[in-house]
Amino acid sequence: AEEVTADQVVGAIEDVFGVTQGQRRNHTKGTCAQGEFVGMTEVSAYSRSPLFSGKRLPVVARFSLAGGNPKAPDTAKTPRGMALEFTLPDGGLQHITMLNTPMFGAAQPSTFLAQMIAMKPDPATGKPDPAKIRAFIDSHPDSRPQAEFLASHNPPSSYANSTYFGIHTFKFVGRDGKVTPVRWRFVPRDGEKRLSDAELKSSPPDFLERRLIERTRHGKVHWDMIVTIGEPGDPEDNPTVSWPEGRKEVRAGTLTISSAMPQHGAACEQVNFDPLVMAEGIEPSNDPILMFRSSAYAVSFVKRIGGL
Ligand code: HEM
Repeated sequence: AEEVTADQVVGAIEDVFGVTQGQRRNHTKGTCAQGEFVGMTEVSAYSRSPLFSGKRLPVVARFSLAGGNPKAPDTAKTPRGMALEFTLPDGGLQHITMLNTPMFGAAQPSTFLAQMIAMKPDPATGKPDPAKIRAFIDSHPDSRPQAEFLASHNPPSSYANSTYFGIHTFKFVGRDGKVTPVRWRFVPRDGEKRLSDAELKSSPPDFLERRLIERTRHGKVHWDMIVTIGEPGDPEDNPTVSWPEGRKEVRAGTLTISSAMPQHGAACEQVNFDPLVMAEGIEPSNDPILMFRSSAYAVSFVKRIGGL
């Protein structure tokens, strides 16, 4: 794969969506939330992370729409995000930053960069050139599984009615040092619900934030953290490829969201949900996208915190 820098990629995102000063360059539209997580002590057999101590851990959360458009319509057939920051018993932090698609649209940062370059609006029309998008898809087969998933699944009717996937492979490290490849997802106890085709046409541009705030006022919202245990040969460094069916799954804990609020001035606003912020007992895989994200988030974070 060609060498791609975080500055290049964040610059290309800005070329597509423009810059909203002081805001995230990607997933710009979003909503803050607060809650807690209780991990299952049984998972300690796989990971010595304090996430699975069984203690109640405070969580700062952010729900979002992919892309750098702060006014993206909530009906857009783009990914939704759920970002979590857990405060561990020793004060350490664990981040988990997920999307509502089982796979990502790039196996290498170069694919993500090529997509942004293809999406850049043509100065003559103010719109992306369909021929460039077509050429990108034809030359980057790794972009197709996620694009096909997004095309064939309507967006959720509420942030509370979506599953969110970790997508990357991570390594659980046990007390004895034993390493287990895992993937995880957070499954909503409210059930999965998607907009109907009619709702897709009739819904206003903004409903996700309001619905989440209203839902938390009616009571706590729960997700089960489900961990899939990898088997030898399962792809560990390619976030565009799902694991085969039939893998062992373990319920690893419960996330509870108890309140939600607009992001301005709330706790999640200033958090950089860098997915490589990890505690003892959970380690990254060699997934080149996972490795790259950390530097891209840092570039975006430094800009927005500096008011740029
Ligand atoms: C080459 C790949 C990727 C690039 C370049 C990228 C870039 C970014 C950037 C620049 C931000 C804003 C960071 C900030 O200012 O705090 C962001 C946010 C986000 N990304 Fe990515 N990303 C990539 C892949 C992924 C993947 C694979 C996932 C999920 C598994 C993901 C999920 C999210 C979420 C949920 C947010 C919003 C976090 C928040 O609420 O603060 N991204 N991404």
